Amino acid sequence: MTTSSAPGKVYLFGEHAVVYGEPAVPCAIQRRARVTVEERDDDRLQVQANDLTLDGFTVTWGGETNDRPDVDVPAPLVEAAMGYIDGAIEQALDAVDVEECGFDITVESDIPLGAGLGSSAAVVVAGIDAAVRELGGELDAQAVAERAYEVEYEVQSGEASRADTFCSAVGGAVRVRGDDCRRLDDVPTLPFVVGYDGGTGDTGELVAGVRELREEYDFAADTVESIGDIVRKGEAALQRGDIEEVGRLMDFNHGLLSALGVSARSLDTMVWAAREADALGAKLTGAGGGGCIVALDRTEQTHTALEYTPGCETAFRAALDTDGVRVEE
Ligand SMILES: Nc1ncnc2c1ncn2[C@@H]1O[C@H](COP(=O)(O)OP(=O)(O)O)[C@@H](O)[C@H]1O
Ligand SMILES: C[C@@](O)(CCOP(=O)(O)O)CC(=O)O
Ligand SMILES: [Mg+2]
Repeated sequence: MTTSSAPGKVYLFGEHAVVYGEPAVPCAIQRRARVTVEERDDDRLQVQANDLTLDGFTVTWGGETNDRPDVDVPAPLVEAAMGYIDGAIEQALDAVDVEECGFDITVESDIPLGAGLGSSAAVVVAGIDAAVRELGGELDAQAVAERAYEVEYEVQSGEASRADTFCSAVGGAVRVRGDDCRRLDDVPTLPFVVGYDGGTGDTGELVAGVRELREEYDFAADTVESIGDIVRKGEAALQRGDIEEVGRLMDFNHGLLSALGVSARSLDTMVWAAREADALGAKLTGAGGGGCIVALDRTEQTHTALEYTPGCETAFRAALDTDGVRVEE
């Protein structure tokens, strides 16, 4: 039996635009998905996902039939989750050159799902790592990242960047542009506050929406490029340790994401609450449509303001996680 864990992330800058070759800077946060893998005697996968819904679900997959889960979970949710887990196992078998093998798999996570904190990437990264180790192999974090990207690419219907999966695999603050992925060293302390509306956005759908807008309107293509400019300025500010400028650029980034149609009333409301509480900056994180915003604030003001903001279900501080994927004893 092997357990690996991997962190979720917030985007300081650059989600969506990163899909079109602009740079992005995601940062791993101290909220993890843990995947436990145990080899079975047959070639089936039994998955227990305790935190996928309030009740969690258990499903046995593969072989002749796919069982229905033991609780009433919407079919698309189960299929998506099985897509990620199936993909992770397939990558692990390929990595160690084993043709078929069944596993009992347990997924536990304290990353809200579908909310822009990269729960999908964390589950896939931890899943690949655990399954490879269970079969006696070992991959370095970069190799896990590349294989996890293949899975996200497939499940998100051919539209994904390497940002989430690389960040979750290596940890820390990273910079991703196309297949050029690197860790950023010596970043200043980033006082993240996350606001969560309790909802979700469909990553695949939101990414497809931006693609359509970009094809139809020049302004949208220009907006994607402008996000790239903000990211480059943001990186320079980070390197100088100029957090005030980082915050200002996050505000601009949120405005441009709104123009691309991926914000939501709840996200805008939380962003404004953070701004009015004198946050250094605030923006939605991840695909958008619902889910989380990330703000920078050294004081408790934004945290407190978000807790009293209608539409914000929970707010929490999130510290940078310098660890990426790791095996859990
Ligand atoms: N705890 C979990 N157990 C099983 N599957 C999960 C879990 N967390 C996330 N997932 C999978 O990841 C999907 C959410 O991914 P996505 O829409 O990309 O949003 P995000 O990555 O921002 O959380 C879920 O619908 C599910 O398929
Ligand atoms: C919108 C996008 O840039 C980030 C999606 O992040 P998340 O799955 O919502 O955490 C898509 C991608 O990079 O694959
Ligand atoms: Mg995701």
